Amino acid sequence: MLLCLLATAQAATPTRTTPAAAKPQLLPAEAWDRIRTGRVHVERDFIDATLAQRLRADATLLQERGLFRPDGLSRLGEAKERQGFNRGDRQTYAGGWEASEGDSAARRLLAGKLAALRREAALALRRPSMGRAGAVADERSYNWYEPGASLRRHGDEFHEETKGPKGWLLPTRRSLTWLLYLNKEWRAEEGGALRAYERARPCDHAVGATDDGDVQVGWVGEDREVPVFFGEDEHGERVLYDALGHVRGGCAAGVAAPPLATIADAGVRLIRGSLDRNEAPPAGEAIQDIRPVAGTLLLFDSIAVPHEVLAVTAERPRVACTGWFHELLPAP
Ligand SMILES: O=C(O)CCC(=O)C(=O)O
Ligand SMILES: [Fe+2]
Repeated sequence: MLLCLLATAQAATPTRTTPAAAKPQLLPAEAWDRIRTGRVHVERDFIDATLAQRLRADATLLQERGLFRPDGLSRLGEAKERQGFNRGDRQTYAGGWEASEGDSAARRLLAGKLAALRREAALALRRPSMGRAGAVADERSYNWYEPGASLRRHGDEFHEETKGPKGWLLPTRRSLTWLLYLNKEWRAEEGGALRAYERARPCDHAVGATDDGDVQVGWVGEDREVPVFFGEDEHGERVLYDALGHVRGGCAAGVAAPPLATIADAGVRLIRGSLDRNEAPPAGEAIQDIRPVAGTLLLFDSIAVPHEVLAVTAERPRVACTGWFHELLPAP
C-alpha cells in the first residue's frame, strides 16, 4: 500500500506472464484480459439448462416460503429497515446458501463451480488472497425482481476511505462481481437488462487495485484510460497516483478521509457509482446492456464498473444468483 507503489504500479501492466499452472480452464484467457482491464465478460451457458432450471425452481420455492427481503440500494450509514424498501425493489434471499431447505444439492453444485472459478480468477487476475478458500469471505445470494422492479446505478465496492464510519471495519473487500442469470428464454422486450457502464476508451492496465492493495478511485488519460489509485507514501502523505507512476493529487499526512474531489488533480475522472438526483452521467462511459438469459454469467471488477438493472417489463419475475469474491484488505 505504500509509495514504493510508484514502482509496483508499473508492474500492473500487461507485460506479466501467467505461470503454467495458472492456465484458465473455465473461461478463455481473453475473458480474464477483459476483466483485468475493466470490462465485463459475458459467458453464455456457464451452467447448463438443467442446473439453471433447478436453481430457478429453488429460488421460487424459497421466495414462496417468504425467505426473501426487499433490499434496494442501501445508503451508507442508514439502517436497511428504515430505508423503506418494498416489493417494487430488488429482493434478496435472506437464508443461508448452506440451508437444508429447498434444493440444497443444486446450490452445492453451483458452489463447487464457483469455487473453481474463484481459484482460476485469483491466478489469472493475480489477486492471490481471493483464491484462499475459507480464509476470505465469499458472498452469494439469489436476487428477485418482481415485474416493475429495478436497481439503480451503483458500484459494488469503494475505497475504504470513502465509506465513512463503515470504512476499514472488515478484513476483506469485494474484489470481483459475478452475476448468473436463471430466466428461461428471457426476451429483450421483457426488460431487466444489466446495464454496465464501461469506459468508452481502451485501458491497458490492471484496474481495481495495485498489487499492494491500493484501491482505484478514478481514471486519467487522453486516448486511453489509465487507472488512478489512492494510497499513502512512506511519509504518511495521502497520494493519488496513476498506473504509470504519476502523482495525480494528494494531501498532507494525518488528514483522515479527505474528500477525494478536493485532493484530486483537475484531470482525474473520479469513479462515480451512484449518481445524485439529476446528476448527468459522467463523460467517457460506454453503455453495455446484457439480457439476463438463463445460464449467462457476467464477471467484472467490483470497483471499476458501475452498473444498474433496468426495470423489468415482463409479467414474470427476473431471477438471478449473484455474489462477490473477496480479497484481503491491506492493514490500514
Ligand atoms: O441482479 C443483477 O443483475 C445485479 C445485482 C447487483 O448489481 C447487485 O446486487 O449489486
Ligand atoms: Fe451491483
